[in-house]
Amino acid sequence: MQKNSSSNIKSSELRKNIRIEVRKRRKSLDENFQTQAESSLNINFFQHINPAKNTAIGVYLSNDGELETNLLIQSLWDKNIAVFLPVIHPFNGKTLLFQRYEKNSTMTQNRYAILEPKLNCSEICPIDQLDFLLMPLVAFDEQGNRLGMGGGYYDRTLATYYNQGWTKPRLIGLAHDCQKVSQLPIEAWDVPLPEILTPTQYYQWG
Ligand SMILES: Nc1nc2c(c(=O)[nH]1)N(C=O)[C@@H](CNc1ccc(C(=O)N[C@@H](CCC(=O)O)C(=O)O)cc1)CN2
Ligand SMILES: Nc1ncnc2c1ncn2[C@@H]1O[C@H](COP(=O)(O)OP(=O)(O)OP(=O)(O)O)[C@@H](O)[C@H]1O
Repeated sequence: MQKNSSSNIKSSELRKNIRIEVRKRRKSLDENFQTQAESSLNINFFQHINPAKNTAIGVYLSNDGELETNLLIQSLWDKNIAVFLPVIHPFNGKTLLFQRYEKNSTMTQNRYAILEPKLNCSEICPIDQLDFLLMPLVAFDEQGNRLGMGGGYYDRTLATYYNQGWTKPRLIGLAHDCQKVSQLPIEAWDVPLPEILTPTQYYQWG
């Protein structure tokens, strides 16, 4: 008990420090670097993932220095791939819904000032009907463990992923190369990423 609780304190402290450090790192990337990274991601995505037409993909709108996804979203639209964005659940406030995002979608700011489509239940896609889910992250390690912003949104939303034996969506983390750390302290609820794409690398585990 003693040992367990003290190692948990250590783990959460470490996670907090890694979050602060890596968020600082990605936020300090300048505009030119971000533009180049966004363009490289677009090329790397179609080289390694290349989804078929008529597939459905969950993406995110960048925030806090995250790898920009605007160009990728444009390319997906051009290929008639349906794009969905995370919307914080209006009732429980703890999980994510994925709602269709089109050029003319009405947007609204969530509690973190991130744009999300204005809730329209008829445009929500059940998560296990998405073919791909491109996930934001703060840090990842050499085993594909993921550390997020600390809200637990993706972890809670995907909690049923393994125990219900879902085969979809394919989970792919998106990050700058500088967000890689050698080893993350993991928690029981963390959902590891089988694939991670950066502007220059494609990692695949398992
Ligand atoms: N682009 C993007 N969208 C996303 C996520 C994400 O990580 N990236 N999320 C992934 O889960 C969800 C939102 N989660 C978030 C959690 C914390 C903060 C954040 O900025 N926290 C502030 C404190 C804010 C406050 O409570 O006042 C901070 O830590 O500085 C942002 C988003 C859904 N949408
Ligand atoms: N499956 C779950 N069920 C209940 N609570 C959870 C679950 N997953 C995460 N949480 C809670 O969410 C909090 C934040 O978790 P964590 O620090 O792993 O978030 P994160 O992965 O960084 O964030 P996000 O997934 O939003 O990017 C934790 O304190 C944990 O208690």
